[in-house]
Amino acid sequence: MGDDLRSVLITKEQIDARLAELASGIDEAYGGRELLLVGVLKGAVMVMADLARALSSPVTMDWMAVSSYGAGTQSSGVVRILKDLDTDIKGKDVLIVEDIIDSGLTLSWLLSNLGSREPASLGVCTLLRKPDAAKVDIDVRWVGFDIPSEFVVGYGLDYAEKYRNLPFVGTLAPHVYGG
Ligand SMILES: O=P(O)(O)OC[C@H]1O[C@H](OP(=O)(O)OP(=O)(O)O)[C@H](O)[C@@H]1O
Ligand SMILES: Nc1nc2[nH]cnc2c(=O)[nH]1
Repeated sequence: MGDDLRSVLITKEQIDARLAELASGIDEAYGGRELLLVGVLKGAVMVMADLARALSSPVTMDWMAVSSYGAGTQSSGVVRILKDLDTDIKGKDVLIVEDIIDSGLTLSWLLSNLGSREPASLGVCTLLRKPDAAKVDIDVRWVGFDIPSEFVVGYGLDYAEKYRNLPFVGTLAPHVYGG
């Protein structure tokens, strides 16, 4: 596992199985309508790739890049758009695909920003959520796993841009971030 990781929280097999469940729920909910998946870079790259391939619904994909974390482990609360969508989402069924909802500040900002563009519907699918860390109350229909309020890495999630390529979600050893 390497010295920087403390433990594996969610295995690749657990992620695969849960994404398959979420995908079949999403397919059923949208009843074969076309879905625009909006992936939130960079963390959601792995979820987006695996969820999109598990879905039977016809999908298109677009990407937004926002950042509120920088190189640290605490949300700054200030969301910046680094890359906007290429697509006009007006009248489309849009599903935001996220790797993690922590404080909820990023998602809350995204919902209001994308909601103002008049999509036909706006849903959210996230692999991970930290219920105890929520600073805003957001009703999210598709959640992979609720996890404790610990900083996690892997499966798209980074610490200072590292560990995104781990196939599982793990916790970081405190010495890595000065704990
Ligand atoms: O609920 P919040 O406290 O707002 O945190 C969630 C956000 O934090 C992460 O992005 P980050 O800003 O780390 O960018 P990255 O995906 O490029 O690593 C993650 O991908 C979410 O978008
Ligand atoms: N890597 C990583 N990014 C995050 N962004 C918000 N919460 C987290 C977390 O626990 N880990």
